[in-house]
Amino acid sequence: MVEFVKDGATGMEKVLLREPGGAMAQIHLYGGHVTSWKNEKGNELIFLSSKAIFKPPKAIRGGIPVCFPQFGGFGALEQHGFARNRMWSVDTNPPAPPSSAGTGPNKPYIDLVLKPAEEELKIWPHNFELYQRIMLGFSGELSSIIRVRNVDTKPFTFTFALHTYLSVSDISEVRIEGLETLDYLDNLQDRERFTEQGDAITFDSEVDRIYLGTPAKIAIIDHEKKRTFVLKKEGLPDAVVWNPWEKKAKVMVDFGDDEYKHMLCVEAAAVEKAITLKPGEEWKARQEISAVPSSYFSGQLDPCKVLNG
Ligand SMILES: O=P(O)(O)OC[C@H]1O[C@@H](O)[C@H](O)[C@@H](O)[C@@H]1O
Repeated sequence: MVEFVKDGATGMEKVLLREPGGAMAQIHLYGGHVTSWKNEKGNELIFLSSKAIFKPPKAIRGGIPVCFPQFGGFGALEQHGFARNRMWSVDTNPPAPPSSAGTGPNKPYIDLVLKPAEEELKIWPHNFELYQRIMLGFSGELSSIIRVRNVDTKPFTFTFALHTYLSVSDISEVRIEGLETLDYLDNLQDRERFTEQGDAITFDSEVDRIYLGTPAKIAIIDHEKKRTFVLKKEGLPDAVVWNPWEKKAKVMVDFGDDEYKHMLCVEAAAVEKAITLKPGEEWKARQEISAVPSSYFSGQLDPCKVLNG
């Protein structure tokens, strides 16, 4: 159910979680990074670029990178912080999981931890502990439970995101529900603030937005696949929506020219209001993604079923 393997091609250490119903997840210790998530039929649900580079200091392109202690390029650190390009450890003695963690005998999970070494303390001089429990549920749903602890003598402040790359059939056939009418910061316009006007979000060009104060549940509907991803989150008020589209795809060395058609990043995040922890304090967050068949009503998707079901 939980297997430790070495990747033949890259030599990197991976953990495989297998749920009795057939769902599986693959996690690289490099980045504490989910790199595959398959449903019970063996269909891949997560996008991983065919050009992903599995070599430090590059973060793996695709999967679920962990952005910590800085989201994006707004701050003194490298883009998206350093957690995504550090080697995490398997945590054999994790802190007691939050009661909502919902572990059970048939729910495979792995506990990972990242603690700073000298190299990290040089660039971010704060003693932290970053814990991640990655778990598969009975219906193949994928959860990440995050904890950050301040084990320093001074407060520190950070931003955070789970940078999930979803696999989609064709980006122009996808829409997001749950973000309508919300304010967002547009990364393509110096983070200027706008209000979303449309009914649901669809895609026909590059998008890079930080939606603010988002609901606990967001639906990503793939019309062609008749599949809906339901992303549930706690402690992560913002949601970043990103697709590089054609032009930017061409300049990314670790991304195929046409791959933008088959991915969409929806990133549960805490960006607008940074989190400050005093010594001894802990911050918790959680994300759960499930993939369910889309339900149709009079030829339309029934958002009530998706968002309230
Ligand atoms: O290329 P990176 O560092 O993985 O970042 C990818 C994208 O990540 C998104 O979260 C950002 O909003 C984008 O601005 C960025 O381009």
